Amino acid sequence: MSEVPIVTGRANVMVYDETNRKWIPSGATQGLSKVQIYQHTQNHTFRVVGRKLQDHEVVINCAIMKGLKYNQATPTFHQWRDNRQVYGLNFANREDAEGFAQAMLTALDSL
Ligand SMILES: CCOC(=O)[C@@H]1C[C@@H](CC)[C@@H]2C=C[C@H]3CCN(C(=O)[C@@H]4CC[C@H]5C=C[C@]6(CCCN6C(=O)[C@H](Cc6ccccc6Cl)NC(C)=O)C(=O)N54)[C@@H]3C(=O)N12
Repeated sequence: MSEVPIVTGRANVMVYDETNRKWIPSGATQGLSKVQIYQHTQNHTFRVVGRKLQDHEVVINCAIMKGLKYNQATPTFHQWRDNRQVYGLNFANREDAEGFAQAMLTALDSL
């Protein structure tokens, strides 16, 4: 099994619309997604994958790059940027947010 999930949570996955300066849902519709961090066991890389609970649409699939700054803006809204866009996870609850952040920081520490 080359990729294993190291954390699972529930969040509204958002991306920041720089033009209109507002957060918009990533994917076709607003709604909760299952968000996971996958660890690739062979090449020791990590990525965030999110799938809508309702129709399994993939709404986020982004590599976790060394040096990524993971900003816990509020206890349930965390965000980070890559060279293309800014991602926001609006977690369903604090426990999911805390669990995800811990796994993210552990992954970042290991890169
Ligand atoms: C009715 C009110 O609606 C809300 O509550 C909306 C809808 C809520 C659900 C989706 C969501 C929830 C919570 C709050 C929390 C605050 N917040 C914002 O957006 C703040 C406010 C100002 C605004 C300005 C910029 C913006 C957007 C783009 C990125 N960024 C930065 O500051 C980045 C951050 C960063 C820091 C370090 C590392 C990485 C990164 Cl990414 N800095 C830089 C240096 O890159 C940002 O985060 N901003 C959210 C918000 O308003 N909302």
